[in-house]
This record gives sequence, C-alpha cells and structure tokens, in this order.
Amino acid sequence: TMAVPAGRSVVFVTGNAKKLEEVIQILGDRFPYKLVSKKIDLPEYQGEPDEISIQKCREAAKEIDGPVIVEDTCLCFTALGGLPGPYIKWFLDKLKPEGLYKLLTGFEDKSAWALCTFAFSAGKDEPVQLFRGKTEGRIVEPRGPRDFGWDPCFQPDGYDKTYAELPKEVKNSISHRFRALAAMKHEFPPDLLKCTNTCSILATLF
Ligand SMILES: O=c1[nH]c(=O)c2ncn([C@@H]3O[C@H](COP(=O)(O)OP(=O)(O)OP(=O)(O)O)[C@@H](O)[C@H]3O)c2[nH]1
Ligand SMILES: [Mg+2]
Repeated sequence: TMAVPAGRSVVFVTGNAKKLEEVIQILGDRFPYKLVSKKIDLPEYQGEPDEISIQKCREAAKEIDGPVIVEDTCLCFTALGGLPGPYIKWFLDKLKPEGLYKLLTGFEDKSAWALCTFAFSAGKDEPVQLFRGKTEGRIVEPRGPRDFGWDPCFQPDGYDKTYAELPKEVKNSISHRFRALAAMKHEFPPDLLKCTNTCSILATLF
C-alpha cells in the first residue's frame, strides 16, 4: 500500500484542465488524501505506455519534491497495431476527430481502446506505482460536443453514443480514467491514514 505521511497532500500534476475536471468528478470525496493540482506541462515522452508514465511521474516528483500523481492517456486503433497510442495528442492536434476517423478508411476493423495509466510516487527517490484502466470501443464519425479531445469519435462498446454524447456521469462510470482510478483507490485505504476531512480538492490553478 501507498505511503504518504498523514496530512500530506498528493499533487496531481497535469497540464490538462479537462483531465483534472474528470478526476475530481470521479474521485468525489472518496479519496483519502488532500489532492491538489499543479499545472505543469511535463515532457511528452516516447515509448510504451508504462515507461512513459514512469518517466512522467519521476519528473513530476522531482519538480514537486513530494507525493505526486500523473496520468497518461493513449487512444489505440486495433487496425493500426495500437497506434496512435501515446502519440494521440499530436494526431488529434493535427487531424481533429474527423481526421482520426478518416485514418481508418480502408480498414474494416474500426475497433479501438482507450488506455489510462496513473502513476503514483511518494517522492523523488521513491518507487513508482502504476494503475491502468482500459475501455474498449470503436472509432466513429464524430458526434457530440467538442469540448474534450477525441471524445466525439470514440464510441464505447455497449453504447450507441460517443463519449462526447454520453452524459458526463455515464462516461465517468465506464471510462478508461474511471477504471484506472478505481484500481488506484484500492491502494489508498481510507482507514490507514485517517485524513481529517475526507478529501478536499483544491483545483486552484485552473
Ligand atoms: O476526448 C478525450 N477524452 C479523454 O478522456 C481524454 N483523455 C486524454 N485526452 C487527450 O488525449 C491526449 C493525451 O495526452 P496526454 O496524456 O499527454 O495528456 P495532456 O498532455 O493533455 O496532459 P498531461 O500529460 O499534462 O496530463 C491529449 O490530447 C488529451 O487531451 C482525452 N481526450
Ligand atoms: Mg501530456
């Protein structure tokens, strides 16, 4: 289990306000530590998802010099051997959701999965622990609001709506991010440290 001194806060380091918003919505008051957020644009590393999250977490722990959480998100197309994967940020930036859909023209298989990897470290010389969540679905012509990334072109299996069209509570109950946070929650036993007030989330930097 995770070692965070009682009363210490865990800093969620991300440059992405929408991620932070979802993390806050998903964790609600079930997170037994004080979670604060810090907007730092960490480097976009290359490699396998686990390695990327470990490097990202080490860098964040160095900058914060204390307990940190980071998260890295991949969107993987089966027909493309898992690409764009961790490089989805750049693909989305240049192609937009329409272009992501068009990438699969010529492939019958439109299946895809969203992968979220949270990484936790108690400090700069401490080990990194990973928590993964995966949601399977397929890439469709974009539908729904445009306020978060590739949500309009990802339709989770079992639903006839895209992530963007689904009510937020529904996305947050099946998403890659929800599943990774559920895995992480098991490692933060609420009774172990008895944080005074369950969880206060201060998203002051956005
Ligand atoms: O439609 C979406 N629904 C999601 O649930 C979701 N989660 C992440 N993303 C996007 O996918 C890329 C990941 O790259 P990423 O993990 O490096 O994130 P980031 O650089 O924005 O923030 P961070 O690395 O500072 O935390 C970025 O373009 C994010 O905007 C999402 N888009
Ligand atoms: Mg990033």
